[in-house]
Amino acid sequence: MRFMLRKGLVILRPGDGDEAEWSDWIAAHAGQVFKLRGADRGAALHAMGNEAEACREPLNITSRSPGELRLISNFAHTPFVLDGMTYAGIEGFWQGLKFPDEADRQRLAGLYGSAARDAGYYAPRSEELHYGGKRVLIGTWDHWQLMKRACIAKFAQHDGARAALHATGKRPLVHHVKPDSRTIPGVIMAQIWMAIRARL
Ligand SMILES: Nc1nc(O)c(N)c(N[C@@H]2O[C@H](COP(=O)(O)O)[C@@H](O)[C@H]2O)n1
Repeated sequence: MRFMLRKGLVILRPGDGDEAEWSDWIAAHAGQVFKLRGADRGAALHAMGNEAEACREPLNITSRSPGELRLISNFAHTPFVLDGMTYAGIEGFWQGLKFPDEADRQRLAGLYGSAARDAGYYAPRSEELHYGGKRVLIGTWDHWQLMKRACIAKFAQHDGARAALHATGKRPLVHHVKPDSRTIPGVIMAQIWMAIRARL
């Protein structure tokens, strides 16, 4: 094995007869980030894992997230039961809260994704809602706790969604959608997912 040092660069090359070891090592460490440890008498480059994980690159969770990540999003079809009601997904629960009548909440419970969000547009305008016999002001911490309870139920009951959340490791999650919600801003939504992930 040969190496050269340049400013901001360590160049490695296989030596004669090292080709097999070289290609194995390169394949095993493709895309990884290394940390330099050591000083005058020698140094080592330690693998810190793949770049996205090691650099804690944020993951944006929305209905357009790629692959299994989409299962984390509120728009996903991830059936769960909360307080005796079966929901097709989080969005049906969240938008259903905007309706005072039980029949409407039941109807929205059967919807998920953009169909659920669109159904919410027809809810009467109000500064408050009632759930479980309690009055909740819209857009407050109490309102967000309802979202958190629903998400806890979802991730406890839906194996795919839980696996997808767990697979995000320690990467920061964000929820950047335009326009941001006034009732549950993306930063609050992302905190809910990360708090649930921390307990998996
Ligand atoms: N998962 C997901 N993907 C998108 O692309 C979205 N725009 C949203 N938005 C969701 O909408 C809900 C908030 O709605 P209101 O502002 O209360 O009408 C909340 O579930 C967001 O995550 N979600």
